[in-house]
Amino acid sequence: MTAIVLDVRQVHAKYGKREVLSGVSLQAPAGEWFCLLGPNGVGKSTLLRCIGGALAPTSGDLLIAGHSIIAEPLAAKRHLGYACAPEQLPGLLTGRQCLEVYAQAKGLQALDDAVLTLAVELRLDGHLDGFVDTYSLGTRQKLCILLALLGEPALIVLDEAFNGLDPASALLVKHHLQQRLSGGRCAVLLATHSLDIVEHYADKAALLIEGRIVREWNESEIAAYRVQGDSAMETALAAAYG
Ligand SMILES: Nc1ncnc2c1ncn2[C@@H]1O[C@H](COP(=O)(O)OP(=O)(O)OP(=O)(O)O)[C@@H](O)[C@H]1O
Repeated sequence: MTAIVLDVRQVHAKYGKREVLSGVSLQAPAGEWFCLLGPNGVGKSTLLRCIGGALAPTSGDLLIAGHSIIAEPLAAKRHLGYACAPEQLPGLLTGRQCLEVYAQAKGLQALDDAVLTLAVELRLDGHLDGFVDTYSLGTRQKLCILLALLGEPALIVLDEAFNGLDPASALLVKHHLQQRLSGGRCAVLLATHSLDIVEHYADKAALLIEGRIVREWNESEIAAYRVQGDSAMETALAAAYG
């Protein structure tokens, strides 16, 4: 049986008195690319923040590789690769220093060869000794993705991580993720509005509306949208958004 890498159980979360997540449950096994969809402001990033331990849910639990991010945060985070938002990178560090700090925090002896190879493929290597606050948006985004890939995490969490990437770089990252997924080395959770990525890469997609998952699509349902063409998934989602 394939191991469940992400198990979100009945999560409720609030900002102040306002409940944003009202009982979200989802699971992702190793090898699965899971896309989280939903209208603006519905709580996708909030759910990702709960998964990353940045926001404590008011109830429910979130397990990463079997470890609760609430009860065992260090054990859970050892299995998590979380791509922070580009604006959250420390501007006064170089890209290489960011990678080294992350690697140390993850207890790695050295930067992963696979991550350094991807940095070269993405043409980030020439920027690694420059300060992050001199980077373009796409260059920051690349660094965020590389940070999430360090240390062979069982769960890779990406929040709109393809925004700002040029098409060639986006393709390299997608292929890199597919390689990891095909070996069953991880699961990928991507919050996105990009239906093109969903149609071509997702094994599963879920729609978050009013704090709950209201619809899930499996691989064959997603493939059917792809075959139908004519923006079939876009039309279905627009109808679901209401
Ligand atoms: N730190 C915060 N304090 C108070 N409210 C917040 C905070 N962060 C987000 N919110 C609110 O919570 C709701 C969900 O926000 P969230 O960023 O999770 O949505 P989202 O689905 O990721 O949106 P988008 O698709 O636009 O990125 C929104 O109404 C937002 O204004």
